[in-house]
Amino acid sequence: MRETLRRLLRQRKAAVGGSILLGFLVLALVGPWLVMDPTELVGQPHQPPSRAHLFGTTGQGQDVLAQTVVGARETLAIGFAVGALVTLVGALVGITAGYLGRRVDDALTLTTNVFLVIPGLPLAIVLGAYLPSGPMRMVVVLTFAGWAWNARVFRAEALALRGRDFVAAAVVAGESHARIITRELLPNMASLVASSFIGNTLYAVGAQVGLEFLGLGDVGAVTWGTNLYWAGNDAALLTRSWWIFVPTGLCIALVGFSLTLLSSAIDELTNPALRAPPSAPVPAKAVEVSSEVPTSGVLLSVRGVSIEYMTASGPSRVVDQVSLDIAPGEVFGLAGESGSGKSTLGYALLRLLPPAAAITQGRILFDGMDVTALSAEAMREFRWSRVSMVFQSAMSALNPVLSLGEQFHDTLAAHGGSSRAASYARAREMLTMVGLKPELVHAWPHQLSGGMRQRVGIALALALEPKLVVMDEPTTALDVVVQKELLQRVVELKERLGFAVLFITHDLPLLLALADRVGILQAGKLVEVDTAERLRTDAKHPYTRLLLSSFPHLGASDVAAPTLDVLEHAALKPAQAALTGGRR
Ligand SMILES: Nc1ncnc2c1ncn2[C@@H]1O[C@H](COP(=O)(O)OP(=O)(O)OP(=O)(O)O)[C@@H](O)[C@H]1O
Repeated sequence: MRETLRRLLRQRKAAVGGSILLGFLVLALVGPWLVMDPTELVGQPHQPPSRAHLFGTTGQGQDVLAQTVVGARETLAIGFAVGALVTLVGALVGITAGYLGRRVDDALTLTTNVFLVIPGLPLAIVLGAYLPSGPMRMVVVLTFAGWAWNARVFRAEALALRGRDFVAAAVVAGESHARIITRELLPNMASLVASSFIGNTLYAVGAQVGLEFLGLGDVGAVTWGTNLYWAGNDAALLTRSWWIFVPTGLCIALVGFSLTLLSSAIDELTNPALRAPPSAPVPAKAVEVSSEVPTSGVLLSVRGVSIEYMTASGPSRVVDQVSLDIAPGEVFGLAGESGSGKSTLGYALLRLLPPAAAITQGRILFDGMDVTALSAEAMREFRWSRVSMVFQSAMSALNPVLSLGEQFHDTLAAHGGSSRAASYARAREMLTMVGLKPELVHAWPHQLSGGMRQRVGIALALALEPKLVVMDEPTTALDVVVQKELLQRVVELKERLGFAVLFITHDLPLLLALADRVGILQAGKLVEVDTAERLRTDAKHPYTRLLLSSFPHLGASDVAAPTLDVLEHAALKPAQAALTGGRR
């Protein structure tokens, strides 16, 4: 917590926003004792700024400086009180609904939705008419009109957290619902609570000023909203007495600005991906590659590609002058330990690198086409129809709110506007091809097992008949039996459809069984490329030998050729080793 606060203070946005807000809080606390009575008639009406009245006088002759300073107290007090209450009520209702689900969720969600469809302003006016005048009326009215949105947000977050293992562990440990909500869920929503509080305070200040400006507040009180109300009533605009409303207007704008900065700083602090990289790496300059580029028999040619991430401590090269070729129909395996740059290279082939990264050197040629030089539109057309990808996480690669058929339709429609009926027919065909029932076209991702989802991922990747499929650890999250079935299916489909595969994994034995050729990536450098056959028996580079020796179950004689039997062998060996305690 202390570290989070320290990091927040170090953030420029938080520092500026926090300083402005702190300044206003100090002003609201001590200011009223330092200025004259804001209601007293101390000068002529409509007097411009002078030495006696630094901000001039109002249309009735009161001191504008005193009104601005004193107005800060009630405005900010109501703003923070409503911000806290709206956050509290929204969080309690939303988390309870999301966590308990079923009837409680139905009832609370219905109530929330009813509040959401009632327009806020008429609700506030009606409520205001029945409640006794004073600051509490504004607090009650604004809390009543504003909690529902917040409940929505917290419910969504609770639904996402409810399925996580630590909540299941708390349930198994026998913790009560109240304790799970307050001890397990709420602390995990700390950043949401903080940013909601700031956002709600901003809403409260704005709504309060708006209502008071319309005369719906307590016009006898001195607040920023009533200052503007009286400025309007006293014809400040008509008489061009700008000094009556500009100071209050500026204060409201500055408080809004500071709260927005703080909210944005909290977002960036809790989600580092939102932070802008120090500056984007310089993209690749044109390099002469023609002499190196093989002219025939090559589908993909990666020539001297380097990729850098821009980090706070400067550029970090994670792929270093890699060159490799993949032939049509070939299975090329890319192996290397975690962090060696395999995925980064795979994503670069589809130009899917994050903004902080860039190809700083080299060229990627596909079927003679320079992928690094394609326009954004050409790249959109190129992806999936020429090179597609099967992603690592079977669980999150599919859109949870679209049925499988719709996901196929989205992909097919984006490349040539296939009709829904044609897309669904193609989806059925592809699902059958990967060994799933065609009726699953109407299923949702959550109704499938991990292995089934990954099969759908493969079916989607093949839907447009690409010539190359990048498979980034597609079997990592699956058990060995499912893994084996899936890889067998990939090999069968490859034989049938003739696409090439770039298979990325850290599981070298698996690659040796599956791939025609294998490249070994060590700290971003391709240290060895050879046929799986030769690597199995005659690896040259010490790092390759180290990788091989780190899989004790794979001896040179274990595997003879990359057949389906061998695949089964490679996939099932770790399970056997685990069952027998590693004994052979
Ligand atoms: N956004 C980023 N900013 C800075 N460095 C990054 C970023 N993303 C990845 N990296 C670094 O790039 C390097 C390569 O990462 P990459 O994900 O390509 O490795 P990998 O070999 O695919 O690993 P794994 O098998 O664990 O997925 C790592 O050292 C990683 O820390």
